[in-house]
Amino acid sequence: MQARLLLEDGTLFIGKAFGSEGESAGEVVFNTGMSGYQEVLSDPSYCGQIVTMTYPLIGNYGISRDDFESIRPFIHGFVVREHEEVPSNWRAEYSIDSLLKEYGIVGISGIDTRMLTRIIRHYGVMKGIITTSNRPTEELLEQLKATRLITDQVSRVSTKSVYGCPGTKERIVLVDYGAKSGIVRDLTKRGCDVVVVPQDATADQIRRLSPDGILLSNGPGDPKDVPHAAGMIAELLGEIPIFGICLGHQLFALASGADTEKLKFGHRGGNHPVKDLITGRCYITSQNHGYTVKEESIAGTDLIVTHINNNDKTIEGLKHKTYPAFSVQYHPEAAPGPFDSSYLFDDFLTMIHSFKEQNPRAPRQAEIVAARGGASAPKGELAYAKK
Ligand SMILES: NC(=O)CC[C@H](N)C(=O)O
Repeated sequence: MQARLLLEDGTLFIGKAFGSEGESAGEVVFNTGMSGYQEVLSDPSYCGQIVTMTYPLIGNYGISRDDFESIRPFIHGFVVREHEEVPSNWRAEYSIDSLLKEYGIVGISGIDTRMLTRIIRHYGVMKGIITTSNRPTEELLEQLKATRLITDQVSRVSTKSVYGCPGTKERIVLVDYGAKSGIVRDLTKRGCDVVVVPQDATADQIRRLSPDGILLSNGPGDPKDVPHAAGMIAELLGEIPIFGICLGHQLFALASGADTEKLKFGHRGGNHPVKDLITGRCYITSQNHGYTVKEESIAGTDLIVTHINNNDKTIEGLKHKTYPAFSVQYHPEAAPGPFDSSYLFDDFLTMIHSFKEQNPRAPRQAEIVAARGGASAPKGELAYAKK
C-alpha cells in the first residue's frame, strides 16, 4: 500500500505504508542513532512527533520485551528508508510492523530520508502529515497548515497515580514528565527506593513521601507548556537534593530564573559530544531534545553552566551555586546510546549523602512539615536553606 509524507512547506514524499493505516500529523524530527529504534519508538519524549531515522535499515533485529522505554509508544509517526519485516535476532519477539499496528502508529518506508533530513537541517523542524488515504495533496496541505500541534503531551504521557519501585537505600521521588524506564533502571540498580509521582505533584505531596532526593524526568514538548512545574521545583530547591534530566533540566533552569528557547532542529541520537567544563573531558552522549536553556539567561541567576555541546556550544549541564541541585540536557541512562554518563546517578547519590551529613534533620522533612500543619519548612533552617 502507498503512503505519503507531506511537509508543511509542500514537499511531498511518496513511499510504502507500514504499521497502521490512517493519517497522523506531528512535528517532523530526525534521529541519527544507528541502532536503538525500539527505544526511540517507546521514548515518551517523542509524543506528538513524527520521527525519521537517518540510519537506512530499520527493523532488522525486531522488537524485544526488554527494550521498551515506556509502557507504549507515543510517537505520531515513523519514517524509514528501508523497513525489514523479518527480524533476525534471538531476542526478537515480533516485528516493528506488528508493534506499530498494535498501537495505531502510521509508518512510511522507501523514501529518501537523507533528503528529508537535509530539508529539516536547512529549514528547521516543521509540521508534517503521513497518510495512507487517497485524498488530494492540496487538501492535505491546507489541513496541515491549519493543524495546531498538541501542547499537552506531558499530561498525556505521565502516570496518573503514584507507584513505587521498592528498594532499600535512598528514597528518590521521580517526577514523571514522561520518564524513560532507563532512569528507573539506573536508580533501582543502585538500590534506590523509587517512588514515581505524576507530573502535577505538588511540593507538599512530594514532601510527604520523605524523599532523600528528587529526580525530574525527561519528557515531551516545550518546557513552558508545564508551567506548574517551576513553582514546585522552586519551592523544594534547597530543601531536598534535585537532579534534572532533559525536560527536567529545562524545568530546573526555568524554576531558577533562566529561560529556554527552541533549537532549529534539535539533538537526537546517540553520538552527541558534550564537554564537562570543570574537568575539560568530553563525553559522547545520548540525546533527544528540541529545546535548550538560553545562554544569555544564565547571568543574574544562581546557576553555573557545567557542560556544553561541542557541536553547537549550547548548554548541556547546569548546577546551582548554593543548593544541592544539578541537571543535564542529555540522557545519562542512555537507552539507546553510550553509558559514559551513568556516573551522574552516582554523583546524585553522593550529593544526597553529603547533604544529609550537613543536614541531619533533612530526611525528616515530612515530620517537620506535618508538625507545622503542612506549611513548608521555615527558611534558614537548613544549611542549604533558601534565601
Ligand atoms: N527528552 C526530553 O526530555 C526532551 C525535552 C524537551 N521536550 C525538548 O524537546 O527539548
